[in-house]
Amino acid sequence: MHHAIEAEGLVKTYGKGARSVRALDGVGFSVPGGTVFGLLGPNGAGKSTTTKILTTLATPDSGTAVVAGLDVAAEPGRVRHAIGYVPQKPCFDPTATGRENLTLQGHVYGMARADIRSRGDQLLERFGLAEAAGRVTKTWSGGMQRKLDVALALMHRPRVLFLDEPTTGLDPEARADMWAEISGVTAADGVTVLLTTHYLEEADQLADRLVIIDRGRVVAEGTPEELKGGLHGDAVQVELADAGQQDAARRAVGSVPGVGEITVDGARLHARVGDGAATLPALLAALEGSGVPLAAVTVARPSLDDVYLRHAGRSFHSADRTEVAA
Ligand SMILES: Nc1ncnc2c1ncn2[C@@H]1O[C@H](COP(=O)(O)OP(=O)(O)OP(=O)(O)O)[C@@H](O)[C@H]1O
Repeated sequence: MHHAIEAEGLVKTYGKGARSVRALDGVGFSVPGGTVFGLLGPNGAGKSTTTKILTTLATPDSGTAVVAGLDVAAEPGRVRHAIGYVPQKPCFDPTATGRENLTLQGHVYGMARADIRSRGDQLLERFGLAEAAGRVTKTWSGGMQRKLDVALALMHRPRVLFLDEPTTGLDPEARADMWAEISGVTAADGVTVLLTTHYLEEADQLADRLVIIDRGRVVAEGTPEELKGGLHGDAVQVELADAGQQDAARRAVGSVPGVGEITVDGARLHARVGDGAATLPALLAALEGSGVPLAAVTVARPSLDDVYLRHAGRSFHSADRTEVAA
């Protein structure tokens, strides 16, 4: 199959000596053309660094990357023409109208005047921004502004579109709207989309395939269904009333037949069971028998959070908190 992106062995270290940070430690993956590919990981995992290398904004210490058939190190100029990039921070001019922003973008890419007009109209229409096109963009809603960022990145008809956390900061309604637009991009133009996100649900909804990145390494790769399907049975999560009881809780849960893959993360204990509903009474009895007070117990079908937990050894949300606290 033709691959729109091929990354291999990417290593990137920021800084020198004792204070250096190894942001990427051998990241590699292939993205089939015309698909949405997710880079999923908690804050600080290395998603933005990977995106910066693939969009020629950073150079790796080692490793190779080919985007739209072009080597990013050898042909950065041609790569930049073949891609569109929506960074985390907005990139439109807030003092200009939507139409003016698109026109300027067209000029930056050397497009012909008539093409700028028709492509601008097409994108404004597609993203539901036509009515607001004549208004200064600082008066637009957050969701509209984000859509404009995507429209700007698509203006010159790139073959690969990079979206760095496209829905961070949007309310649920605007996020759902943006998800629909992103799905539409691959369908309408055959554009390949590489999306970074730290929302598990977003990767699950949008990505045809994804890699989970943790601490600069790819820890899992596949379709969301494959990744979840690799986990058998149900996920049980026990919230302890007292985090000091984790050893007793682990022993009690471990004594119940059919319970495996027990991990404890602060006051949360995670385990896998073949049949959650059937095992729950024995599990609760074992915990009660050991005198471990509980705050809550939940049983759920496997999620990408469980996939992450299996491969990274900690829950996705606790990894996010660790990075924020660091
Ligand atoms: N310019 C820089 N100088 C020093 N360290 C950096 C720099 N950029 C990133 N890092 C570090 O490299 C690691 C990976 O960062 P990166 O921004 O790629 O992660 P991320 O997964 O995109 O996170 P986020 O979701 O917060 O954007 C982090 O530990 C970060 O602090």
